[in-house]
Amino acid sequence: MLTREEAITAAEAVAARYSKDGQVVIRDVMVRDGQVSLTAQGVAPAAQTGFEAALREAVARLGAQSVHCRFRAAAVAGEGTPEAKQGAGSGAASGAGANTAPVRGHGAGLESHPLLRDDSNVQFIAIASGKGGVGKSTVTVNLAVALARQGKRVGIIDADIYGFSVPDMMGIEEKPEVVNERVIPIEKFGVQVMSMGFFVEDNAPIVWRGPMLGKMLRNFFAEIQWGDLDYLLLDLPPGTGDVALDVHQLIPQSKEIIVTTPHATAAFVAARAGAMAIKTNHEIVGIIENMSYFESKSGEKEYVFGRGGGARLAESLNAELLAQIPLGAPDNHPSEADFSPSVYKPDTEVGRLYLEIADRIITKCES
Ligand SMILES: Nc1ncnc2c1ncn2[C@@H]1O[C@H](COP(=O)(O)OP(=O)(O)OP(=O)(O)O)[C@@H](O)[C@H]1O
Repeated sequence: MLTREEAITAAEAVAARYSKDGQVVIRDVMVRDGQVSLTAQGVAPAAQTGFEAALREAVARLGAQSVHCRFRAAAVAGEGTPEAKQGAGSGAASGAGANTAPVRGHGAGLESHPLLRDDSNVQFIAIASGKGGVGKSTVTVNLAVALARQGKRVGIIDADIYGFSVPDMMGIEEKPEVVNERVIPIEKFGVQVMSMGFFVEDNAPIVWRGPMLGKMLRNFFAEIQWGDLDYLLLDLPPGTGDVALDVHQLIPQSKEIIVTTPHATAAFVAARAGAMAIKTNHEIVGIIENMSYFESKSGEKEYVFGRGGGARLAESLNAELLAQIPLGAPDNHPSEADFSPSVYKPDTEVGRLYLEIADRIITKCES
């Protein structure tokens, strides 16, 4: 099985061939299930195709099945130093320089997109988790709706492209329209929604290759006719994979919320997603502990999945525990107008909790 160290050695050997005086730097190397993902900094645009081919050949010889290479501009002050190089594989981005260098690779050319350019006032918040199934999508959807209920203009990018569930959770059945070759997001509960799920027939499974992932995120900006937005929430896939790195490359200013359950193991795994946010310089707005307890009709709380995971995670990441959401599905019925399986009504206990979280986020992001 290919190790990260072997991938780094192979990639650095290729970098050396393309480097006159050490200007090509390899970083953010990740290896998972035979798939390699990395960032190459300082490869001249004309040489990128050849570089990628050489890299693919080098890691294939070691048994890698695919390689996803992001290109970034040459190192600016402080980057590309031996210390920065040691960050290869750790996802380390080096401070402000990482945010100001022009975006390359899948993000190239999007710097002037109205949502992404420097003078855009849109607040980007990526919702991340260590494990799947902890309620990340449920939290994304309800937070977006709560922000809209507080008067904000909100969008969701369902970037959980392996397990997109946002349209289903919000009860969206229609497909988006295309006007002048641009896709119009579906609006529900005052939230503009875009998801890969809109483009899949009959819920067919999708097999993505690394290079397609980055393009996907790019297309969520380049091909979509977003309306005016104050907040754009991104529902990330669980874990710390390619999409999280692509978000960093495309939206370095993005903030993050980490979702966990109270179980110690879930919180431990979630800490990795938190560490990734810190390494990529994404401010952690806070932690949301989901499925925290079950409240019986008599008002007694049962801590079904244990206690304290969210608080411990918040402490270890030096972040705020924004809320503890109890177990229980919304009491919505398919016969209701505007039915959705997962959006809590504003006058329910959990609906109110989400409104409070939205208030907290508005204060944190706008003050
Ligand atoms: N507080 C809760 N109480 C009860 N069920 C919940 C709660 N939060 C989420 N769920 C349910 O748990 C399941 C997983 O939730 P969700 O899809 O939001 O998780 P996820 O972390 O986004 O998962 P994945 O990463 O696999 O997409 C769903 O069936 C959802 O309805």
